[in-house]
Amino acid sequence: MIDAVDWKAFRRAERDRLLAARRTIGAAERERLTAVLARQLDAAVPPQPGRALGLYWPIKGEIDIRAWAEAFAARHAMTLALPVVVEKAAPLEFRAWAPGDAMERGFWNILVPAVRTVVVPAVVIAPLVGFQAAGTWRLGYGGGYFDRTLASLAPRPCAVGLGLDDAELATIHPQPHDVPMDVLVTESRMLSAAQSFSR
Ligand SMILES: Nc1nc2c(c(=O)[nH]1)N(C=O)[C@@H](CNc1ccc(C(=O)N[C@@H](CCC(=O)O)C(=O)O)cc1)CN2
Ligand SMILES: Nc1ncnc2c1ncn2[C@@H]1O[C@H](COP(=O)(O)OP(=O)(O)OP(=O)(O)O)[C@@H](O)[C@H]1O
Repeated sequence: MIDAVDWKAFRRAERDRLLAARRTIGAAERERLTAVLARQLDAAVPPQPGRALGLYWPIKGEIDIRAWAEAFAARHAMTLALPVVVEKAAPLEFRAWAPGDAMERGFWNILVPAVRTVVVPAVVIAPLVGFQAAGTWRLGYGGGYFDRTLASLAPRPCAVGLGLDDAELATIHPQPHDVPMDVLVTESRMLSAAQSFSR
């Protein structure tokens, strides 16, 4: 049994390693990955007409899915929303967002919609720093924000974790507070929570 200090130290070390590896991806490869992941998302994300799709404003070398999200939302009559840290160690708030909306800097300098129109998205794309296939577990930046958000939103959005093949870990040492993703998407795989144990 791994103790509390161990899983935190393990995740800190793995985050550093995975974020460093992600930073080395060149522009051409990033463009290729962005296109492949857009096709994967088209197949994996359940359309919810009339509802909001949660995306993210890319930071720290995350794949930029804004163009994909705009096209997907337009095609399926969905609106878009971005996550906002309103308070440290609290759930995220999702604010309605459309391309061109006024933005402001939030925590960690992340750009967020300046106008506070709070929505509950039907589907949320959660960027992964790392993942564990069996259990569809997500490793993020270590704030616990998506875990808290998924635990608190009603109805609970469908959570789609988006990451790269190279970000796979044999285990993230899942903890009681971790909330599994409903679907995990990488450039070569699509795992749903129900299937992930069989792979
Ligand atoms: N693009 C994007 N936006 C997002 C998220 C995300 O994963 N990606 N989030 C998903 O949750 C939330 C932001 N979560 C974050 C959590 C921690 C850190 C971070 O760098 N923390 C530093 C400093 C900690 C501190 O100041 O105490 C660190 O951990 O070293 C950044 C963002 C909301 N917006
Ligand atoms: N629902 C919750 N209630 C209270 N604390 C929580 C909750 N979810 C997570 N935490 C705390 O948040 C901290 C970070 O958790 P973890 O390492 O799982 O973050 P993460 O999922 O990688 O981060 P993020 O979602 O912000 O990218 C942990 O110390 C954990 O105890």
